Amino acid sequence: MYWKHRNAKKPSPFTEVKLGVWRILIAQEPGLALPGLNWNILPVNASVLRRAFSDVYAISAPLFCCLVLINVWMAIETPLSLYFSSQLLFYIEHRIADGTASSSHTTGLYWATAARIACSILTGLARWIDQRLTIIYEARVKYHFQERLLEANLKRDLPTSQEAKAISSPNPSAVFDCVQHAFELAKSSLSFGLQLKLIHQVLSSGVKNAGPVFVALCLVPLLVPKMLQSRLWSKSYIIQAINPHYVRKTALNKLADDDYKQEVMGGDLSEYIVKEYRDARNSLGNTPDTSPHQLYGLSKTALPAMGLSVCTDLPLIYFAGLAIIRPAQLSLMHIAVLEQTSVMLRHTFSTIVWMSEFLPRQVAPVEALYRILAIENQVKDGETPYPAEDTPSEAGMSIDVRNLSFTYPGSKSTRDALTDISFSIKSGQLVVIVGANGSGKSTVIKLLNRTYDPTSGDIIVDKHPISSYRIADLRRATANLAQDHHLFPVSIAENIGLGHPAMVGDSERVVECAKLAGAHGFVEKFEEGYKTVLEPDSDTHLSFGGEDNEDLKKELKKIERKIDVSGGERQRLVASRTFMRLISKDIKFVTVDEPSSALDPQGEYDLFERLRQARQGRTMIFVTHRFGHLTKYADLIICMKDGTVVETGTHSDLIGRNGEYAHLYNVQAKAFAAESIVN
Ligand SMILES: Nc1ncnc2c1ncn2[C@@H]1O[C@H](COP(=O)(O)OP(=O)(O)OP(=O)(O)O)[C@@H](O)[C@H]1O
Repeated sequence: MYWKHRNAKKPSPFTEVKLGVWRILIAQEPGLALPGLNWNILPVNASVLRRAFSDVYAISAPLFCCLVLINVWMAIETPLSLYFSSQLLFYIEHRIADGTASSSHTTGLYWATAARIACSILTGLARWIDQRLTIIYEARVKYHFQERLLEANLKRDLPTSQEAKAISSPNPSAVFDCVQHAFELAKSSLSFGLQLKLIHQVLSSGVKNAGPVFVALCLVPLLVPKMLQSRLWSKSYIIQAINPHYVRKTALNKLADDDYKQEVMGGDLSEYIVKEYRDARNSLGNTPDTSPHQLYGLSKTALPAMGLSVCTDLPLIYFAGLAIIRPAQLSLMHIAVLEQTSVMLRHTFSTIVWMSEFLPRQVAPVEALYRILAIENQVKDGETPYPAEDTPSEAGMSIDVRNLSFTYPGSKSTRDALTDISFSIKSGQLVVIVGANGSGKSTVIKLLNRTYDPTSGDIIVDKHPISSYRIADLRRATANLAQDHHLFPVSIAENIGLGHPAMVGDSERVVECAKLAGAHGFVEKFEEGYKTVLEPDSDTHLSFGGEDNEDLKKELKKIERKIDVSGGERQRLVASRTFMRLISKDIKFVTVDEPSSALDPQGEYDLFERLRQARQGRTMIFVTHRFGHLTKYADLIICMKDGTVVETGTHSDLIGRNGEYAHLYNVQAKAFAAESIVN
């Protein structure tokens, strides 16, 4: 059941372990591996830790100083309390021995009692402050990094964003967690040192040279299991279920899920599934599927467990020995204090070990966060403002595309998305791009909007390469209505108004734009009208225990109830935002990429008509599959096929040429003709 296997031929970066139904691949991490022992101390990236500290300090120096003071107090508090306890016990013991009320030890007893109580009061106060301060400070640091991440994410272009997402998902709480963890480690280490000093002091007042032996005996039960026992959680690993019977059993079990209900019930598969499940279970026999963490720590014999139990008693056994050999040097005070100290010492030491093992893992997400914040955009910004000094004063952009080729980053396709395409669009032209699915229409729009940079070739906008302009200026001069439309989790009014952020609060304009896109009718019917939030970002949770409470469940449903709209209505709302954007006089270029797939024919006709009318001299490109009135109005039709431009011209030119465009047009015309015959 348990065996380890190392690849002898080629050094592998993993150690493979097979346990029960599992295969575990454990990464061999850098760090100080103590030979023959299971204690691998990972290195900490000190520069990241330093940066985290300096960022947390910069967010609030007073809170940082308070945190330092509290931690210093917490570190001193344990040994100090133990010290006052020892004093208290010392005076109690002597008063009992004196047996009179007027003992000379009375004053000392009062002082020691007062000091012990003061210590406890201060500790309670420090804990109370610490809890409140941590909540406030933690939130401030988290909000700071959330904001930096938001800014960085918003500025990031699409290809960089996709790549960043693949690297890791940054945790804005990581920085504070890491700093707090480092504080804990420093606090425990200081406390540990002071406790050792106390033990030395207490013991040297009684048994000579007993201090180091006693400390060693306290630490043995902590160090031995640490070094001998195998623990999986402290390692980096992959766990994979490899037992075929277990894998089949799990798959068959899943077939009871709602997702498969229709097929399972429709196909009368229940009996077959239960029989197969039983077979898989029988074949599995006694092979355990217990947590691999549990299996990994299992020892083959009972000896280590028995030895460890005895180790825990070592300090007590040592006292028994001392009591036999040097009974005169020991007092009850010594025994009581050392018993208490040994418990605290063990606790502090195990905290140090745990914290130092875990610190590198706390620093790693901080490193990832800083890396994500520092990622530079792949689409490089230009320096020329747009419009430039020599940009013509016309209302529309002129665009020249020369020998453009493009492959999507990471694409596995053997064909380029675009291959050597060229065309020219004059200022103010209405252009329609047509072509079959996957012919590259949307890709052209993405390159003209600088969502991506071409692999080769040039795009010239108003006499200059598109890459030479400032991206923010180009975006300000462009309006896009895309096919993969999204509504924001804010009110409908804001959703529309954000087309032109400077006028987001102008409700008259918002309603006007909603009317233009045909959205006003259904928005009016909502209880809250334009204030309705369609996709609220609700952070509501039901507790584990609440799962059984019907009232809570009903309330949750009420809270989470969403107002939804149809696909077509959604498209109308997004189109309203574009109309709002068209109000801006800065807009010189409009792209409309199939925004009407869910619209009814009348809705589509109206949308295209109104967009055309809102053009007012701007250059406008439509991507569409529908060969309606739009292509007839077009100044230029670009017909694409398999990533190339096969034809360009006006509707009558292209029909006359009887090529790809005429073919696509006739297919649609025939379908409509057939439909009307059937009808
Ligand atoms: N993000 C992407 N990553 C990799 N390949 C992509 C990506 N987006 C599109 N492609 C590929 O690029 C080619 C052109 O796609 P594009 O979306 O431009 O076609 P289209 O003409 O707009 O198609 P449709 O009419 O279906 O919208 C296709 O082969 C497509 O599979």
